[in-house]
Amino acid sequence: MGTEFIDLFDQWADSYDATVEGQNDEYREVFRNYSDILKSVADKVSGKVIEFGSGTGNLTALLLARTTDVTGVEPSREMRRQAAKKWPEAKIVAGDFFQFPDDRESIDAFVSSYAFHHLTDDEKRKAVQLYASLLEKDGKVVFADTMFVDEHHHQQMIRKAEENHYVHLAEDLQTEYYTTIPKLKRMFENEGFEVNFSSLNQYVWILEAIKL
Ligand SMILES: C[S@@+](CC[C@H](N)C(=O)[O-])C[C@H]1O[C@@H](n2cnc3c(N)ncnc32)[C@H](O)[C@@H]1O
Repeated sequence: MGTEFIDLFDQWADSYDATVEGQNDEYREVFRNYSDILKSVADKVSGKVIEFGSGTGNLTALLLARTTDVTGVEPSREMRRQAAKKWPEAKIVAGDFFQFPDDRESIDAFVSSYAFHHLTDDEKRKAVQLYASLLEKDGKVVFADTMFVDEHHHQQMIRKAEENHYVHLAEDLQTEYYTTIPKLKRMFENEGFEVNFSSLNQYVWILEAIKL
């Protein structure tokens, strides 16, 4: 479920780190404060952590500096290969937001950066239900991703990308499953989480949900 973008990431894996470093004009704002964004996610969790869409392992490495029990879950073989080259000590397995190692030990947190928008809103809702069923009280979900204040804001950002002739970004904003903060808030609250959002650049927010 939600793995229709894998070919794209297999092709992007080699140059992905150059993009997050701001070398691609179109995506410069999306990745502004990238290191601080990942650090904010890592700082919010401890214990046994599952990271979805770990990509080239940049968040994985920050998590490993805080806790030894981190499993990266990544569907793209090329992304896993890049991550293994950079961080041979990291445990990164094939899987996705729904298929991940569940060894029955309690999980303290699910995290991800720049990845949850690969699920449709229906899939997001199902994923939140799954995490709610696996977390104990005070367990966390911490996701950094592009999200919009409302649908009008989403449309405004598409128009802005088009005006700047950012063809790829404009297409990306229209074809991937970016959602709004009120929808995400409802998804998490309906499953018994308290949820807060903080803005890190014009696109990316951190969602921090705590199981009540
Ligand atoms: C934009 S990259 C982000 C990589 C890394 N988390 C970061 O912050 O740099 C998105 C990642 O999500 C992965 N991905 C795509 N669909 C996914 C899915 N359904 N489940 C888990 N990961 C997925 C991609 O393969 C890719 O590695």
